[in-house]
Amino acid sequence: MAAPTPTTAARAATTHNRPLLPSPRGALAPSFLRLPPLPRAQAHAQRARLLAPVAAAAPAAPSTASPDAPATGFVSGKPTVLVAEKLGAAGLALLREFANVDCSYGLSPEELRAKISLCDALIVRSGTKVGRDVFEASGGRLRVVGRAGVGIDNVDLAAATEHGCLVVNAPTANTVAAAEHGIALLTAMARNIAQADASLKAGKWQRNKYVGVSLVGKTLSILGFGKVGSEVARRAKGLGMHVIAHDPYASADRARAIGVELVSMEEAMTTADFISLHMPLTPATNKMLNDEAFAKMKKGVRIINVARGGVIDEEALVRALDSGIVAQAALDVFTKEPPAADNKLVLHENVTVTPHLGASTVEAQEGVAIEIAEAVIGALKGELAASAVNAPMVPAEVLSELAPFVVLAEKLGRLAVQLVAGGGGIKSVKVTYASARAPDDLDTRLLRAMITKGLIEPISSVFVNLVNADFTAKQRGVRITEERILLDGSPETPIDYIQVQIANVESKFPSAISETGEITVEGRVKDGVPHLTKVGAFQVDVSLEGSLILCRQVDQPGMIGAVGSVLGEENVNVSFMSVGRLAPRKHAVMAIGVDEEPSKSTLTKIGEIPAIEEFVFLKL
Ligand SMILES: NC(=O)C1=CN([C@@H]2O[C@H](COP(=O)(O)OP(=O)(O)OC[C@H]3O[C@@H](n4cnc5c(N)ncnc54)[C@H](O)[C@@H]3O)[C@@H](O)[C@H]2O)C=CC1
Ligand SMILES: O=C(O)C(=O)COP(=O)(O)O
Repeated sequence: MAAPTPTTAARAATTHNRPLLPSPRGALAPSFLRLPPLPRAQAHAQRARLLAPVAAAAPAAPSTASPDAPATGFVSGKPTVLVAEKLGAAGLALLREFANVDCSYGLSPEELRAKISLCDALIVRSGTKVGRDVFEASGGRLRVVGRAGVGIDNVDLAAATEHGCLVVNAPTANTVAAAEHGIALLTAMARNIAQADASLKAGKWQRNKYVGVSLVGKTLSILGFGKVGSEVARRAKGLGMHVIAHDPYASADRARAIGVELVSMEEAMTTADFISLHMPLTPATNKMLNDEAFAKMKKGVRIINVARGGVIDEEALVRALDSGIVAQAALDVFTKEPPAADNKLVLHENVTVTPHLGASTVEAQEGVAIEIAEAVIGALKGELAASAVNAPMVPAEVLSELAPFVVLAEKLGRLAVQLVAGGGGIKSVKVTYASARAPDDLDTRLLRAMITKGLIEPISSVFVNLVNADFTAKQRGVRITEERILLDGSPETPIDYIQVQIANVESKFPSAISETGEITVEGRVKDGVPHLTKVGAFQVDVSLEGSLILCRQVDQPGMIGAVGSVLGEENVNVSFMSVGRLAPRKHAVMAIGVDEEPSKSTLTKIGEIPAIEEFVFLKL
């Protein structure tokens, strides 16, 4: 069947070195994805290769690796998981079925650094800072950091990514607990519950002092209309409050569905009687409630913070409380935890405080423990977790469909780099995906990561995985550009062909250089198997299994037999042969798939066949 032709208007250059990191919202996808079994044994093997990067390919820490480490890829046969903060029993039980579990709570930063090089995974809550120093101290062994909760502001994501370490969180199991705690603080604050309780326990009976305010009909502004924010909204509506929300990324339809109006930040701040904070702590939200923000608020506003202490400028809040702009605040979280003994907010009589208890219900902690244990085990096994925070997340059905193309992508990268004379100095790589699918319908992050892995691993000691692929390419000065060719035809097959081109390099097999001057390899998936279909200007067709010999020769009878018999004499099994020629009796390129690696002398003998002008042996 002839390849479909590109529609010229649809040729679209797309992104250059797009970040692998998903957006924070995307990172907190609600469902937990697992890879379904792929239909065929071969696909299964391909899947293992695809996912191996996070599981078994990471180099073990040199200091601890045993020379006879078993084939699991883990230093002691089983992975070691360090649980650095209290985790629910059900999660620990799951972890113990799969790993050696070291529960060491309350480690100092020095102790954590000392232990980490002995661990494949680390599980923390909000109380452990996982900074660059931890990744550096791990010596490359740490593969997964599991955050048993939502906020990952205590984990240095950039450092994790640079070290090829996957970060996963438990995004859903504590949502309701946090929302319930927000409502508990809201109602407790409005009726002075904590203060009245303390007063009565101190022997006083102060009924006039603790007159509260009603909630019904009051306006509650929710800042951050995500999982917790929307659950707070539902509950506050049940209390008869008028609920509005500000969230630059939230869908108006979702808000409308629960009777909440999305408004500007300005409106959310100026019209609220109560403001409840539910956004992540990011550079953009850091100290979002500052003097300027408080100055815009209605006098007597009440603030609830169950998100992160850092989203409030705490000194500005003290000033706003003292001046009466803010009548009361209820805080579960603080910039520094635990706060200093003389923290003015904690001691302020109009402030109700709890020690970061939002997620602390029996039910939430069991749920979070199971959620994080599953995510960490999955990641150690090499599965792609939906709760990956610093890696592309690919829905299971998409992954299943792309699996053979992912293998093709890596092999094309491997072939292309081995064709470069000297094997280094690659600066510019262009990847072209020809597909009948609209660009929005084809997520190429996985493919790009695998091409990068194929390009970089054969020529370096760097370990490339889905987490660090873009970073590694950038760090090595390799610019990868992607182009889509939109084909006419059925979008049923995700990709018709993938082409990898390396520009501005010489090739040890000059026939691999196309008319436009780049080393060019192109491949397709046929019956689920990746095939090399073009080298330079020559069309070939050889399945990408085993290894490959490429020969350029003068097209003449007997060539296949001549090369075949040299290989046969050395007992090298030929799996596939294909000849691509520009015209009969002119130059041709012969691609020969071999199961075994030919010896040097066999390769020399092939080179000595008179009609062979150039040849190269490539490992796949
Ligand atoms: N106190 C506690 O124990 C707990 C605290 N949390 C914290 O609550 C917060 C919310 O958690 P989830 O709802 O699960 O997260 P989420 O990701 O579902 O929701 C966060 C929302 O904030 C929005 N957002 C981001 N930047 C914003 C900005 N500049 N202005 C307004 N909105 C913005 C996002 O679009 C998103 O919709 C996080 O900070 C999390 O760490 C969560 C659970 C327990
Ligand atoms: O999930 C979150 O973001 C939380 O803040 C909960 O923190 P914790 O696990 O209780 O230390």
